[in-house]
Amino acid sequence: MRYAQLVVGPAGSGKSTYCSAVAQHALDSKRQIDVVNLDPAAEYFNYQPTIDIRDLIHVQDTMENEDLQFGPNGGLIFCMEYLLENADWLREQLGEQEDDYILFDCPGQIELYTHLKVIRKLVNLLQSWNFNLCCVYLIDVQFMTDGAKFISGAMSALSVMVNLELPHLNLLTKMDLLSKSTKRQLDKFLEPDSHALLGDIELNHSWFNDKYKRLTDAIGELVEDQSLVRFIPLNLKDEENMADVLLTIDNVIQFGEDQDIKTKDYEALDDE
Ligand SMILES: Nc1nc2c(ncn2[C@@H]2O[C@H](COP(=O)(O)OP(=O)(O)OP(=O)(O)O)[C@@H](O)[C@H]2O)c(=O)[nH]1
Ligand SMILES: [Mg+2]
Repeated sequence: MRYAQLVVGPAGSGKSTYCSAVAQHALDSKRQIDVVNLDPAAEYFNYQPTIDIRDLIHVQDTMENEDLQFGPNGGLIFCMEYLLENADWLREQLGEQEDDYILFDCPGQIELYTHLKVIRKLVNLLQSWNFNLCCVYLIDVQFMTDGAKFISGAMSALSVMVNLELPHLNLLTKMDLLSKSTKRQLDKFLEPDSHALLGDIELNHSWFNDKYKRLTDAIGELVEDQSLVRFIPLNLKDEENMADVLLTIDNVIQFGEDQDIKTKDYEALDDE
């Protein structure tokens, strides 16, 4: 088995920073976690990728090519499809090392995760190459600090969950930027409680707003009752928090469980 996190989320939500921090954190605790850059438009990131999609194709290639002439968004989708068509390249680069643990730093175009199938197809491939995968959806906490924003963020997370069909974790990034009072406000939302969420949304009475409020009420209740989406705060400056988040993800992708089973097998043999 091999293990991987598919690190996805909106543009600028902190994916590359997260990958670099997790790889460093792992190194500090004598573990090896590698980062693969899957963003063909990446200009800067603060880690040394073991594999870089830009060695295969760069978004600039698709924009400058006379026949293609894509803009940045279409170009990016073209690159991801090109990667799938050249899956052998990726397979070769990944090798076949057992117990590898990889972070896939994905592009920040949200349609890739909510609507399009190209990442879903990539997931299928990785799974067929023995990767135990988990989707780590990053969202900037500043877009989650009032009721309406929180519901909208929860809905975007839900679309990604439904589209990718992977074990899924939502992380709230940039926690270090929140003021104490905003943090308190956020705490109310983190224990899903539609009343806390909805009490926050104030609307003038009108035909549309009454209908809109009923819809929002229903969505809020659904999120609460079904515990559909949960968000875990991530603070890269807090080592303990980092360790907790990593442990949670390890459990989801069953990293380390194999070792337990092996030891248990030996114990069982000893007893005989
Ligand atoms: N204060 C703070 N800033 C952060 C944190 N994570 C990311 N940033 C900043 O947010 C900006 C975007 O971070 P990136 O890691 O490049 O985000 P990304 O999701 O990879 O962006 P794209 O690849 O363009 O979609 C950078 O300026 C980071 O320094 C964080 O935890 N705290
Ligand atoms: Mg990035």
